[in-house]
Amino acid sequence: MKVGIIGANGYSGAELIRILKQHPEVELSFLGSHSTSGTLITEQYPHLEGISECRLEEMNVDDILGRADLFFFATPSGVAKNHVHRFVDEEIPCIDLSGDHRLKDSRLYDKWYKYSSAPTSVLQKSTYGLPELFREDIKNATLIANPGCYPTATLIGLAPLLKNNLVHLNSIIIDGKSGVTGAGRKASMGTHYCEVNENVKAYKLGNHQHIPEMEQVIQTYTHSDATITFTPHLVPMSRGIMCTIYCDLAQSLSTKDALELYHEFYRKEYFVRIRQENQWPATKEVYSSNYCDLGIAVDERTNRITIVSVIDNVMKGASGQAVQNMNIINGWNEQTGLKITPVYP
Ligand SMILES: NC(=O)C1=CN([C@@H]2O[C@H](COP(=O)(O)OP(=O)(O)OC[C@H]3O[C@@H](n4cnc5c(N)ncnc54)[C@H](OP(=O)(O)O)[C@@H]3O)[C@@H](O)[C@H]2O)C=CC1
Ligand SMILES: CC(=O)N[C@@H](CCC(=O)OP(=O)(O)O)C(=O)O
Repeated sequence: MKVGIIGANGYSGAELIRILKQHPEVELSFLGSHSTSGTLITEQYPHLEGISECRLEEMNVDDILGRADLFFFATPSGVAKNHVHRFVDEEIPCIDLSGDHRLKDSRLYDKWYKYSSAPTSVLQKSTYGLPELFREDIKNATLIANPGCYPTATLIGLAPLLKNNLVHLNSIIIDGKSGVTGAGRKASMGTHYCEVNENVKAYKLGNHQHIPEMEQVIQTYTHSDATITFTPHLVPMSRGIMCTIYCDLAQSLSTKDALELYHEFYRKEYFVRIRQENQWPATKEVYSSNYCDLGIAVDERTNRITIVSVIDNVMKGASGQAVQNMNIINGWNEQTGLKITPVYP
């Protein structure tokens, strides 16, 4: 199958190339870029020398519609929303890695992303691409809204509790930490070396765009409203996200009970791994892989549960999950191209 990547010279675009070059079912037929069109991908990413000889091309929708059977949008929020309707009209599957098609209520997008949203008719056709929670919906989708990186780690961490009504929904607090690739390849004041090295900083307190996304999924999943607290932090590493999630339990539960519940819930999920009691996952343990690793502890003194959830933001948080979605849409084994052992140390 022919696959195109729009935004191929960004970090998640390059990660898609890394995965797809060893995916047996696909061939890369279009790599799109605006600022570097005309150059070879190896001029932007020398590590792809001998692996991909493709040339980056300008994205003109009329010219590229017939160039692939499926397109990934690896572009910043605010881009895909202007183009995806053309692909939807032609029934060409799209997987959007940005936030443009995640929020079903267009007013929420306008408020949190500060742009006008995609057309409502297109939003209605989008499916939230978190396979571990919504696999059946994804099977029949043609437009996938690939989840945000923090929501991926958080929602996989919370799902067993939500499904079993075990937490007070308004008590959920998420402390997120991200490596700097989460902010994309383009340099900025907040992400250059001197700002990030030997430093940890909180950002976007109370106004991060992933707050309504997580609340929307919790609502869909539990049929109850939730108002959550989420504080992201930037930490001095390239890849990795850790979300430490705290919530009040709605009934008494031991750590052993909670671990049994998580093991049962994720019994068939290849990409979710659960640590034993008193062991906590670290970001390096999922580095460059599509795993989400979880550690659970109940504090019986406070009747609160803590979940530690780690992913590689560029893989399970973006491109790996996007390929997982592509596999599901096409009826291929979900792990195709994604059985990658984490790089350690
Ligand atoms: N990095 C991560 O960990 C995660 C990223 N995401 C999402 O994935 C998307 C891509 O992220 P990332 O790869 O990090 O971003 P980068 O900034 O590294 O890359 C962005 C890409 O989009 C292209 N682009 C920018 N503006 C436009 C435009 N107006 N029209 C067409 N192309 C454009 C850029 O090309 P050019 O330079 O040629 O303009 C570049 O190829 C974002 O929406 C991000 O939020 C989601 C989860 C995690
Ligand atoms: C470190 C860092 O800056 N991370 C980004 C995550 C990018 C992302 O996933 O945002 P979208 O919802 O636009 O896809 C952020 O916190 O905004």
